[in-house]
Amino acid sequence: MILASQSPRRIELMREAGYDVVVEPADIDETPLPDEGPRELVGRLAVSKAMAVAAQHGHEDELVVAADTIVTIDGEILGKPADADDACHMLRHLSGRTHQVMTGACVVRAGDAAEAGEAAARRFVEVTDVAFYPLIDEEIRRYVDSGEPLDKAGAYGIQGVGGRMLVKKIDGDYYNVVGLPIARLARLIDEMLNEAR
Ligand SMILES: Cc1cn([C@H]2C[C@H](O)[C@@H](COP(=O)(O)OP(=O)(O)OP(=O)(O)O)O2)c(=O)[nH]c1=O
Repeated sequence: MILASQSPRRIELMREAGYDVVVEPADIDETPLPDEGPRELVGRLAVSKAMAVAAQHGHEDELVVAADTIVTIDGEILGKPADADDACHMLRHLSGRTHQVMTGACVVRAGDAAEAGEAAARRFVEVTDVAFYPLIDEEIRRYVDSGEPLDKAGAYGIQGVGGRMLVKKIDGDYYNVVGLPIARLARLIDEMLNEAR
């Protein structure tokens, strides 16, 4: 099985679930389309990542798995912060409020992708609500200076030593916030492995 992701968290979650994955990151343009909503965006990007990597594998009988995670609040999409100032801005926005973390996940068999294109791709979008405590500026600065937020959607990592201190409540799958809704994804993968038998 191929994991189209360079995220160490996704790789670890897949391996811990017992999947023997080969890592082949996809390099795609992640810019939202005009008027594209958050749910549509994560779904489309997960499919694009999976299709880009599947295309390298022609008619092979190999599953390709990909995902994309964003944070959304008031219809606004927060991806990875551009720099430290952007990270501070995002965290101020999330302070004292509830936002949604959305992960799009996609699984496609390379051979089917070669035959049928995107129609062969199976996908879903998982949503988790996350409520933050009110954050003071000094706390935000300290957290951003730690470097933890910089490679993460919404400028925080719930799994990090600093990130866990921001969260008041979550409603939904914790692993979805980390970047891979592994329980739901494993069900889809196992279904596709069984279909092939
Ligand atoms: C909100 C949140 C995000 N994140 C991470 C998950 C994702 O790795 C990242 C969002 O970026 P993505 O573009 O989804 O993924 P990626 O670029 O890290 O990896 P790839 O495209 O190769 O699969 O933010 C956390 O680790 N913890 C969190 O609490």
